[in-house]
Amino acid sequence: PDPDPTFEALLDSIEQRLAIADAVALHKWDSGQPVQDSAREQQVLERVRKAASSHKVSPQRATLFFSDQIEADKLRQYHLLSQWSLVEAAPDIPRLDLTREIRPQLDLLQAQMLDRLARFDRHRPAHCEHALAKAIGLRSSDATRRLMLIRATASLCPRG
Ligand SMILES: C=C(O[C@@H]1C=C(C(=O)O)C=C[C@H]1O)C(=O)O
Repeated sequence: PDPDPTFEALLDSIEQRLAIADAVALHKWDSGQPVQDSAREQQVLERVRKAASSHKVSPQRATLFFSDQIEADKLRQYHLLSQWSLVEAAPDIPRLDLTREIRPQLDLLQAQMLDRLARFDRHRPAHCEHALAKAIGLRSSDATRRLMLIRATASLCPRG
């Protein structure tokens, strides 16, 4: 079956955001900085809450969706740091600075994600959970990659 286009745009930007977690994890590996940064999370969620209505998403919906993005992001960072600890080395690739380079990239993605969330909500498929599980399964056979997507979409479909 063809991938459901309603999910594809949103899943694409979710994966774009998760890809940035690799650079975050590298910065944290080098600096010894913890994965969890609650002050930064509050800042991200506050920006999202303020921006939500201009993207036609309720502030509540937007902050819940972004707290899922943050949780998935941390899951990915913990996963990478554990892999690097196992071999006592991180990939030898150019580093980006967290505050000056990486966080601005995350902030830029925010508007696109809110637009895609709004669009998703207007075209939400019937049997949302089932369609989502199928979309995630089609996207990847890698269990870890699927797990990140599952966590990042935990509140996407209405429950009950
Ligand atoms: C991405 C980071 O790591 C964690 C995840 C965050 C996010 O996904 O926005 C924010 C703060 C951290 O708890 C970061 O420190 O910037």
